[in-house]
Amino acid sequence: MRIAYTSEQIRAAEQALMALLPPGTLMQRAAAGLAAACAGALAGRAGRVYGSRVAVLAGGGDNGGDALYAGARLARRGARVEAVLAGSRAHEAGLAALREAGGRAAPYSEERAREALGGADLILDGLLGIGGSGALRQPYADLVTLANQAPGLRVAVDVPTGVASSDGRVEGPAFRADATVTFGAYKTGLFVDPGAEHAGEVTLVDIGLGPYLPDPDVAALTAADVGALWPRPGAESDKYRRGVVGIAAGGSRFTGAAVLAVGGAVRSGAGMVRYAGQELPVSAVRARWPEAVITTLKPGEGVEEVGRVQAWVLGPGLGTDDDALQVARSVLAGDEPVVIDADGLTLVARERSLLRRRAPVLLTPHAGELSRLIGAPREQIEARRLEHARRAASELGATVLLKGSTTVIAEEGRPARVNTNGIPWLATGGTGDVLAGIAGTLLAAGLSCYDAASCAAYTHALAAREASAGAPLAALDVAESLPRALRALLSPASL
Ligand SMILES: NC(=O)C1=CN([C@@H]2O[C@H](COP(=O)(O)OP(=O)(O)OC[C@H]3O[C@@H](n4cnc5c(N)ncnc54)[C@H](O)[C@@H]3O)[C@@H](O)[C@H]2O)[C@@H](O)CC1
Ligand SMILES: [K+]
Repeated sequence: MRIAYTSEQIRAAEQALMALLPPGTLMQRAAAGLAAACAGALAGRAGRVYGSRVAVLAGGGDNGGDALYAGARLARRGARVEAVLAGSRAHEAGLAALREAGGRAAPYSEERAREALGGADLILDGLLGIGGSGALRQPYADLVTLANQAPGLRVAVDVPTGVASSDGRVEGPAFRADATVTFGAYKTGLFVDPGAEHAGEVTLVDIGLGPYLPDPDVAALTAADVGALWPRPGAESDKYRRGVVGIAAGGSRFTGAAVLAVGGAVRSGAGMVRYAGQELPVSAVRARWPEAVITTLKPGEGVEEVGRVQAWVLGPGLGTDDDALQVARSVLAGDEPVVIDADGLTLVARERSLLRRRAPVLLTPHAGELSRLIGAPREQIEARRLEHARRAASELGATVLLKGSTTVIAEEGRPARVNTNGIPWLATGGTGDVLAGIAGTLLAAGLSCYDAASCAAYTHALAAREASAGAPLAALDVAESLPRALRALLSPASL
């Protein structure tokens, strides 16, 4: 499990540790790790450290100190280091170390910045770290914009400048890093978009904070975590014990959604899938998934006559008319856990009382659907994903999986989980239906909404990677790639 913290949590831990150590120890640990990572990157890019050019962008705080000390270490190895000092003051000891090692430094001017950045093999962003807040002031904003246009490799120190380290918010220009070297612990803003997409590949440098850190703010499951949580059939298992998932999806307009949701459930290993829908989607499901046990619903009928299930998936392509509402009411009146997706979310947004039930509910909205559920503007949700997913979980009394380039899973009283292994090709019609099917299978097998949502998001993204291999994908490809993705997760030797 990769875990992350807010800046307040990190600061508290740093203070506790610093009190026990000689002054400056932590910064030296940070700078040593940073310089080693930069040397590795330079060796990879320019073939060597000696003679390569490094531009250090240094702010007035300790983030600038880290960058200047790391610059000094690189200068001692023969790099030509030029620092642009952006603050009204600079970290004095770091600046002295850089100069002593043969590096150069001068206050910001646009001309100087262009010169230093233009020829740099590597750009070190030490403008702001966990002390940054709000939109960047000048000259930080201009400097970040110039750096983003420069051809060198961009490495952020601790967090990319302009990204809020506690939640990944970005207001205005922000450094677009190829790599971020972060100290002591991951910061939440490195896991959650838009911050995550500014961070590039994140490396953690251990500075000894571990024992002083509290419970994490967010967590991201790894392949091993998902493999350990994934339900496996035992010798005694039969299809009922493995979990029967009911799918109430598809209508006369969207027959494909039913096929995709059933596909997600079948391919992720449901003991049995019961599909309930009207005639048109029934024939589509029957043609594609002979494994599904079908109940054809007449207009106005609910799911009361469908046999026993352990969990439901409600909503993909269901429509929002009276027939759909009747189906939703009948599913939610039962005692089984329910994944509510797509049109199901529109229906419960209209009739909130449907969410008043004892059994668990997992809501899987994208930002637009969440906007209808909690009445917050979509742009605000996209800018502050974590905050809104948490708010929705608390207001709606449900587990919320907010879809997006980083998927956020929120449940009251637990650290939010994030899934960071999605790929942009996943943003195509129908992939959400497959995700709902996977989550339904996991709920039916007995996982909690929290674990089912996190494992489904991870596996869905992994299957998308398998399906895409760098090319566009179709939603059904994701369902069809699930067995390959699961093979890798469930038998780690093949990873
Ligand atoms: N505290 C510690 O023990 C350690 C701290 N380290 C480094 O110290 C950093 C934190 O240092 P600081 O607390 O000095 O904070 P920063 O260096 O992140 O930034 C503080 C400065 O930025 C200014 N600022 C804030 N928001 C701004 C904005 N929007 N536009 C322009 N200027 C803005 C503030 O006025 C302040 O002068 C960490 O991110 C890390 O890089 C590391 O050396 C490891 C050890
Ligand atoms: K930075």
